[in-house]
Amino acid sequence: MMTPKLMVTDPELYKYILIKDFDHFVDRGMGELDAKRDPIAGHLFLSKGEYWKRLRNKLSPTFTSGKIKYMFPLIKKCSDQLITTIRKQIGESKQMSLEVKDYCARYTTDVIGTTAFGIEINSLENPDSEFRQVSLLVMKPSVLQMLKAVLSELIPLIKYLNLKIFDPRISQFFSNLVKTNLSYREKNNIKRDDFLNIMMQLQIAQRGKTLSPDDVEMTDDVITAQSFVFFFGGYETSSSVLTFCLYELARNPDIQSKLRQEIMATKKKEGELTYEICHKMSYLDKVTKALRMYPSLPQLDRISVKKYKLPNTDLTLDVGTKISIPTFAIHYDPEYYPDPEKFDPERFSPENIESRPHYTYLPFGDGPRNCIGKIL
Ligand code: HEM
Repeated sequence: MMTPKLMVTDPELYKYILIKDFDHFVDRGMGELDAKRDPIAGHLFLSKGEYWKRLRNKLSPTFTSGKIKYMFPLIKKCSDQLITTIRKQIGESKQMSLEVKDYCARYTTDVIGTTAFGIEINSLENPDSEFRQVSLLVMKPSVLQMLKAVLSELIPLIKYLNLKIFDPRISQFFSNLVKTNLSYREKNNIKRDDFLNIMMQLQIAQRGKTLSPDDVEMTDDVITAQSFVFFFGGYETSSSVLTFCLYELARNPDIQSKLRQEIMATKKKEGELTYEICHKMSYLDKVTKALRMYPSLPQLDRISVKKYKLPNTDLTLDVGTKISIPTFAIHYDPEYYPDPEKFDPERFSPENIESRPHYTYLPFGDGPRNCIGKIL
């Protein structure tokens, strides 16, 4: 019932597992969810083997900088709302304590609502919106849901029981949301620069055509599952990274002031901030990389799908060997990051990056199965 897991601590080996010999480690080996029973489980993160490959190929063009830059105004609108809400809250006093994590979570909910589901939630103004309530259900599953998830991990045969891992209210909510939105948009010929529109265009392009064997049919359920994973994969990760960033900037006023200067100087020179201009700010880039201290996933998971001899070792992995790459431990290893508890953007100057071994910075994973949302 309990399968052992190999923890690989030598970054030299990561290039083989994550990239070079990736065809041996295509899957994460997590859970036994069945998309037929739980349609929102049919998403990229949990998909396996050939189906994963086809789905990833289908979705990858959605995440190009060309497409993302059109979503930037939607994200900027949420940022402007965040500023307005905070200003209103603070009022004339100029001094008060705010629950920053809550603001970041509400902001991220709004960003994902508008980019993945095409709806303006405005949970900044209305923290009790239905979307936010369902998001909390996803993030804080009941004991029963957690038990089902653990059992499905430990006992693969559980797939033969009709067990739904996700609370049915979650599946129902996201499914209604996506289906209503898709049909409304098509009927009214509405085009919006968001993920839902891109997936809807893929769906429309398939109509009346015979699909090639390496294509994935973009049914409403497939689109719902992907919208759900964009929410699930993007919400907690982005809101915690944002919260930790603000925390470190508050603890390090000199870094905060340097970053502010860069942003102000860039705005003065370039005018309104755009996706491209944000990517030109080198200090901002170093500050966000310094968030290595707070990786969203403490480890990367893979499972061997073919027998494999680990290079430079005597170890041969049987099919089905679970592997863990301990991101958190690598990011805190003093050999790669001396004084690891220190928040120091200069660690990510080009010279310092060059001086470290490869694969010692993995907040988004690496290789063909890395984070598809990394480009955001
Ligand atoms: C700061 C923000 C984020 C962090 C730190 C993060 C981190 C990660 C990590 C570590 C993985 C696993 C990679 C691996 O196994 O090699 C992952 C996978 C994934 N992420 Fe993210 N993520 C973030 C934002 C997002 C966003 C905004 C989206 C979608 C809009 C997203 C969608 C996904 C998906 C779909 C996968 C599964 C990819 C696959 O299996 O092919 N993530 N993410």
